[in-house]
Amino acid sequence: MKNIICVIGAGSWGTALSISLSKKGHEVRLWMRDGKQLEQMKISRENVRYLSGVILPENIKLYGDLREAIHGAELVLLTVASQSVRQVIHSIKDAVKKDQVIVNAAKGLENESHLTISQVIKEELPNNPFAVLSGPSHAEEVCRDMPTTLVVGSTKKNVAEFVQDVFITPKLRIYTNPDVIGIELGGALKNVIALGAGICDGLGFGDNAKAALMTRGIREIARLGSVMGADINTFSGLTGIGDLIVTCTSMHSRNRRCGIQIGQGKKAQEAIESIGMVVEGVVTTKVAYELSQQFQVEMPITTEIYKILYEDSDAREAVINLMLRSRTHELEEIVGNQQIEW
Ligand SMILES: NC(=O)c1ccc[n+]([C@@H]2O[C@H](COP(=O)([O-])OP(=O)(O)OC[C@H]3O[C@@H](n4cnc5c(N)ncnc54)[C@H](O)[C@@H]3O)[C@@H](O)[C@H]2O)c1
Ligand SMILES: O=P(O)(O)OC[C@H](O)CO
Repeated sequence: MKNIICVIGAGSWGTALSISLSKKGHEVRLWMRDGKQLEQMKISRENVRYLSGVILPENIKLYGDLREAIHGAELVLLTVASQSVRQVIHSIKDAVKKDQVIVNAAKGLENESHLTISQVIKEELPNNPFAVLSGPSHAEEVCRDMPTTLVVGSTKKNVAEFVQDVFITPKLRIYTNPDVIGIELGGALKNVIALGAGICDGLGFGDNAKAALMTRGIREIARLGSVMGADINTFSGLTGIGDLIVTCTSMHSRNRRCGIQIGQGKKAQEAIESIGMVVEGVVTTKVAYELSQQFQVEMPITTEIYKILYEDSDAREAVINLMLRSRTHELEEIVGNQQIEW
C-alpha cells in the first residue's frame, strides 16, 4: 500500500518519520515554515539544524506552502512542537478535507487550556479521523533504521489499523491501542520526569536515585491519568514506562539534557535555550502541576520540578523535600486500589 503523506514540521521528528515513511515507498511531502531551511534542504538534501548526517531519500518532496502540501494527502502527520499545533491546524482548517486522517506525533499538553493535543484537534477539526502516534523513539535512531516500537492510538479501530499499516516496517514495529488519553498523558508527562532524571544526573546522583525517580514517576503519572480517564494498563506499556525509560536514560533526550544543565547549576531559562530544540517537558510541567491541583492528585516529583523551573527553587532542596515526605505505603495511594490488609 502506497500513500501520499503530508508531514507538517521538519524538526528532528518530522524528518526522521519522513525518512522511514519514504523508505517504505510512500510519497512524502515534508512541510516547513522556515524559507531558509527549505532552500538549504533542497540543495543539501540534509536537515543540518535538526538531524544532521542523514541524507533525505529522493521521494521526500520539500514544501514551503502548506496548502499545497496537504492537497490530496491521505494522511496528515503533525510533528510541530505541541504549543504550535493549534495555530498550524487553525491556519489550514478550511483546506483540510474531512476524509484526511490526522495523526499527531507531538508529546505535550496545551498551555493555557490544559487540553491534550487530540482535544485541541477535536476542537479545530471535529470531523476528521484522528490518531496519536507515540512511544519510545529518538529521531536520531529512527532515521538510521535502528529497531523501534511505537503505538498508534485511536478510538476507531479501522483508523488505528490504517495508520499502523502506513507506518509499520521491519525496523519500526507499530502496535495499536484505543486508549488515546492514556497514550497522550504517558507521552507528555514522561518529559517532566526526564527533566528530573537529568537534574539528578547533573547533581551527581547515581543509578539508585534515577531508578527511584522513574518508578515513583510512573506512579504519579498513572495516578493523574486514571483520574483523567486513562486505562491504567497503558502506563505499563510502550507509551508509559517504555517512553519513560528511553527518555530518562538517553543522551539523545533534550528533556534529560536540559535537566542535567539545571542540576549542574544553570538557570532553567539558560538551559532551555542552549538545547536549541523543543524541550516539551517545561510547559508540560506547568500544565501537569496545575492539573494535579485541579484534580487533587498528589504529584510530589512534578511539584518539585515545577518549583525548580517556575519558582527558582534549589534542585538539592527539591531532593531533600522528596526524601523527607511523610512516610507512606508503596501501593496505597494508587487510585482504585483495594484497601491494603495487613
Ligand atoms: N525528536 C524526537 O526524537 C521525538 C520523538 C518523538 C516525539 N517527538 C515529539 O515531536 C514534537 C516535535 O519534536 P522535534 O524533536 O521534531 O522538535 P524540534 O525542535 O526538532 O522541531 C520542532 C519543529 O516544529 C516547528 N515549529 C514550531 N513551531 C511552529 C509553528 N508555529 N509553525 C510551524 N512550525 C513550527 C519548528 O520549526 C521545527 O521544525 C515534540 O512534541 C516532541 O516531543 C520528538
Ligand atoms: O528528546 P526528548 O526528551 O524530547 O524525547 C524524545 C522522545 O519523546 C523520546 O521518546
